[in-house]
Amino acid sequence: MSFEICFTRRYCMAHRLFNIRNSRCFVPHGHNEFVKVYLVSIGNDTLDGGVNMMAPFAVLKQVWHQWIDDHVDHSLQLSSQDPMLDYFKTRESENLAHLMITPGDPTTEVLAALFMSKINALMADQGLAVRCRKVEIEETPTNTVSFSGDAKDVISAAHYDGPETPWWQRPDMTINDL
Ligand SMILES: Nc1nc2c(c(=O)[nH]1)N=C([C@H](O)[C@H](O)COP(=O)(O)OP(=O)(O)OP(=O)(O)O)CN2
Repeated sequence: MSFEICFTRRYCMAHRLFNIRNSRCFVPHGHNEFVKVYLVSIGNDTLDGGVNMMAPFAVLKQVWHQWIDDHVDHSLQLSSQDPMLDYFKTRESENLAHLMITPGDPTTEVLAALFMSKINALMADQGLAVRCRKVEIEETPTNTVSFSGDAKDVISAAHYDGPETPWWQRPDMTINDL
């Protein structure tokens, strides 16, 4: 017996899959994606007969939606190995904050794991007695990826040149470590 709360948010993004040459996904392109997060209580699930809530929806989703709306929305997602990064560093440094830098290609799989790590860092930092059980990303109307579990088990940061605590583990608004 337990409750689960699901929030959905839409954002616009662009990416390219740099390690898949000879593919149309190598060409920078964009999607309007939907992310769903499934939250469960890590405390007592019993309703108190008064307010009867895990916490108000507005409280549970406020910081998460702030990150999605103000930082993920209209971001350009690039692998940390992508040479396009050099262009932005040398020619458009004012836009670096809009680049989401991923360890390896910015596939929907890695995005789901990174989002799982970020939302759980944000929830813990706010002292909310919930954790995210599943992240689901609809990349296109015909492709959806979901992730459950510990993001650390699936993310390989072998070629990611960043700090010990990368952006996806920090309870802040960042989307890169540039
Ligand atoms: N395992 C993954 N494969 C692919 C990913 C991904 O994130 N994980 N991403 C892409 C591309 O981003 C691509 O834009 C979407 O691919 P595709 O399914 O080919 O796109 P369509 O919308 O045209 O698909 P239809 O179902 O044929 O309309 C590729 N692969």
